Amino acid sequence: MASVFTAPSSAAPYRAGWIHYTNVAPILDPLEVPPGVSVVTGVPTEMNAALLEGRVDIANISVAEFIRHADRLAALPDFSVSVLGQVYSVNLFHTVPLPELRRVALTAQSATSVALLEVLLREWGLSPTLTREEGTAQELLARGYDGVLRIGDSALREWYEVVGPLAEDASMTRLPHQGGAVTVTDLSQEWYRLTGQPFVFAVWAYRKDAPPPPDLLRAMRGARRQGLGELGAIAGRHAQRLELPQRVVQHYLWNFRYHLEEPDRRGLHRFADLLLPGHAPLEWGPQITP
Ligand SMILES: C=C(O[C@@H]1C=C(C(=O)O)C=C[C@H]1O)C(=O)O
Repeated sequence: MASVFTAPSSAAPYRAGWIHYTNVAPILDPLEVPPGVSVVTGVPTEMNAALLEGRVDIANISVAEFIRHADRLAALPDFSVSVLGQVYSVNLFHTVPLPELRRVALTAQSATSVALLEVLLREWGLSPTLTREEGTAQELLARGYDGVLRIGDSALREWYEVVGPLAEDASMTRLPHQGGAVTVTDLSQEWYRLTGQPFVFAVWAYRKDAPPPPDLLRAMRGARRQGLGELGAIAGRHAQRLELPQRVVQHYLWNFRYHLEEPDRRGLHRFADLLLPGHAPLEWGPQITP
């Protein structure tokens, strides 16, 4: 992809791109965007392209694109969308055992999860055909695919359609991943089983020549503090919109790691080395004290 970076002029707003999945609600819902910052929202592949083509200056992009363009991008040192173990929203829905996969449909919204699936398939010694095609897991399985990769809010809802409804007292740490003829393989859990490490799906990346203003960082850090303090209320609002039980969405959000701590960075570097051996050094922006 040809990528032309245009540094913002001093008069122009600093442009932020937000992937508007529920998994970033604890950061973005409470965020009061500071003056001089504009915001657009979209799915990962749209925000990845917007940053790489210079249409936004910072975005929570797919970590796979951050790795591929580490020569021109840096990332905030303390923000991530990471998980240790199950994530519930990066799912391979399949009707045959994994070794019998032949045709897999891939959502067009993803970059990192597709790359993670490719790494896992290589580690498992499997090589099904991978085809980008949009549609729900049920629709695409009915169209003859034996595996479907779905991410984000759609994947969470479709996982619950397969395994739900869950009893009120269902343990949130041993949620099912099977329903009828469909098995849901959680790619973050498979990464953990392979490496014992967290998986970083997204980082907040920006062009090295256009770092974010300190006000935006301070606002983001404050919003995350507030959002993590009111996870139940945030989960309740999004549960209504997603038509899922509040306790399921609350567990889903509680399960994320948003601070890019050392375990997350180790997992990220492990993935980068598997995805793109010899990649440019990954660069983290300045610690801006709030
Ligand atoms: C955890 C998730 O990870 C997302 C997956 C992405 C990708 O596959 O490119 C990008 C942003 C992440 O928020 C999710 O989709 O639910």
